[in-house]
Amino acid sequence: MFVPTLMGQCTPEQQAYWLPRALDMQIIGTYAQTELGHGTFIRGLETTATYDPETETFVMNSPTLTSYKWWAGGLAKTVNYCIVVAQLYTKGVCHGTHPFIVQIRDEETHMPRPGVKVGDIGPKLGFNTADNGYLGFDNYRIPRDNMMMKNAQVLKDGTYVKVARHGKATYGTMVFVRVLLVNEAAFNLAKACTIAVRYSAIRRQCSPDSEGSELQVLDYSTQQHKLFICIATAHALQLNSTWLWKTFSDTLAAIKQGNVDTLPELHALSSCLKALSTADAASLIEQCRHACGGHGYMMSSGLPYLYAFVTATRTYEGDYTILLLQTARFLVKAYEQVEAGKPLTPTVSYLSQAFTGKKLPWDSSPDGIIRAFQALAAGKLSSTVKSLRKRLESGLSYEQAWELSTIQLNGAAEAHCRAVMSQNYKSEIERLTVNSSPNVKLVLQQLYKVYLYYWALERTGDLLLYTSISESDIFELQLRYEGLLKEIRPNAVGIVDAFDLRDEVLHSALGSYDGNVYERLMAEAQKSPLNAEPVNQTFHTYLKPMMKGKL
Ligand SMILES: CCCCCCCCCC/C=C\CCCC(=O)SCCNC(=O)CCNC(=O)[C@H](O)C(C)(C)COP(=O)(O)OP(=O)(O)OC[C@H]1O[C@@H](n2cnc3c(N)ncnc32)[C@H](O)[C@@H]1OP(=O)(O)O
Ligand SMILES: Cc1cc2nc3c(=O)[nH]c(=O)nc-3n(C[C@H](O)[C@H](O)[C@H](O)COP(=O)(O)OP(=O)(O)OC[C@H]3O[C@@H](n4cnc5c(N)ncnc54)[C@H](O)[C@@H]3O)c2cc1C
Repeated sequence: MFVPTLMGQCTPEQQAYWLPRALDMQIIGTYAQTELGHGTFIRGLETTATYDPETETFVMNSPTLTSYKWWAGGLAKTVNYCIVVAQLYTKGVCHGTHPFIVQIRDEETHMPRPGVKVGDIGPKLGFNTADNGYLGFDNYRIPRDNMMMKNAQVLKDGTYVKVARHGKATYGTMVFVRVLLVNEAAFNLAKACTIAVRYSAIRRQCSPDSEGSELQVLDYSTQQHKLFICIATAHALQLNSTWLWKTFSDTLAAIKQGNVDTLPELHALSSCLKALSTADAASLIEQCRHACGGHGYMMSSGLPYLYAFVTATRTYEGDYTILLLQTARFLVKAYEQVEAGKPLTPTVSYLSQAFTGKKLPWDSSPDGIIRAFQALAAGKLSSTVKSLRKRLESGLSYEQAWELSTIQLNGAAEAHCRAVMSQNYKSEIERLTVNSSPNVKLVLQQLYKVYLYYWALERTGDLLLYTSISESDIFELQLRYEGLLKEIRPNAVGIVDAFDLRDEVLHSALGSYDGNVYERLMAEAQKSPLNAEPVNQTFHTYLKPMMKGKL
């Protein structure tokens, strides 16, 4: 986050100075925004940067315990520089949060600079090889030039000048990293399903008839149900990430030309796609662990590490709920635009035909299911707006009515995101397979259908509300889904091999290409320090005295 922020928030002159130093690793930096007391509510941050025109410096302070920076990766012991997000004061006026480049350690001795209090925040669920840190300031001065001045400036005399065309331009790094995290979610889920599918082809358990040999667990329908949605989701996320990256690049190019019109849509999309992709990846990685039984619980399976790493992505760079609520703000505005007969931006254009007041006729083709997901998103949005308005009519303020409606708002944003993801999944497959062999097309289509059927069956309650789907349609869809799993089964190992992840990347006794699961599990077990000696010291210190009644 350090380098992208230098790229996104510095003037060209500042970039010319800081970027080569950062890229050559002459300095090492991190992004310190979150504080002990506030992470989500950026406007509530308490660290202050007060401009002093006499010395042309900013005075950095941490006025309270809760104002201490908390969480930044590498902050505790590794970095010597930080991007610090602080409330900017000049001429006695607070202008809100702004980013500053702050040297926290001496470049030669690595000692913390006087006025800087820095340390490690302690062990976490995962990420324990990263020294996430805390940071406080006591009247610590930095040069005026260290304010990142692309979007706002403080002149030598203390005059504040706003440069950016969009009020949230300083949040740009977060949008960028949210876009990247969709790809990160896809990559880590691909790792988990490679491990679990390969292992399930090796693992044999139970014999359906008393005569026969034990089945590979991958042959069980329930195992296929657990795992094939993981493969399909890894594909869906990867393809959505490609699409989102293009949307991001187009918006960035437009912003460079002075046009910020597409930023709200990008923010709404990057928010919900980050939220859903990280949440789906985390829960499906856990599902991969379930699919590997007891051995999945071993650290040597690689799955606990993957889970701990990915579940954090649901929280950092904007918590799941918070980001969905950002998308919901955009959706409610889109609803109002439909009412006013105004044109809609591309990803919400489906709403213009959606509010007919009638249930969408059910159509079980893939395109029909995507339309059903859109109808479901539109239906949920419409009910949410009704609730919101009813609460407003009862005399509540907009903020109160909004707060009481947030469960429904989250549901609408989730449904919208699922519809967008399904649509992108379809169009990206079509785009990418124009010249592919029929077999490749077939396999990709099968996985795409698994994704659609799986989510349709997960949302039957909503489909009954917003489409004309009947009990027999649901029954038929269930059978088609189960049939599809059997069609995919013969290719399952080949499909995960196609992720092309080397053993060194998977780092798993269960998922290695050679399939020598049991040999590798035993070899990993031998590395336990408890196996270094036949009798452990604890026997002499505790167990023996206890057994002899001397403890
Ligand atoms: C390089 C990465 C590679 C891949 C990764 C590999 C693994 C790497 C490991 C890295 C490990 C950890 C990194 C983690 C880093 C961090 O976590 S840094 C801290 C991140 N913090 C957050 O994300 C905080 C979340 N909070 C927010 O984003 C905002 O505060 C929030 C959106 C919640 C609200 O902001 P407010 O200022 O309060 O704004 P509002 O009043 O709600 O909204 C006003 C309008 O502004 C619009 N808005 C908000 N944000 C943006 C934005 N980013 N862009 C554009 N517009 C935005 C909002 O929609 C409102 O619009 P409206 O009024 O409705 O029109
Ligand atoms: C591994 C890891 C690495 C990180 N790295 C960095 C880093 O490098 N730099 C950095 O600056 N930060 C970093 N963070 C911090 C991270 O960005 C924040 O933890 C995250 O943004 C969530 O904010 P919070 O912790 O304040 O949660 P909170 O906002 O306190 O959330 C707690 C709960 O309250 C709910 N909630 C909060 N506000 C609302 C609301 N308005 N409406 C409804 N519900 C609400 C949330 O949904 C959540 O359920 C990291 C975090 C982790 C876990």
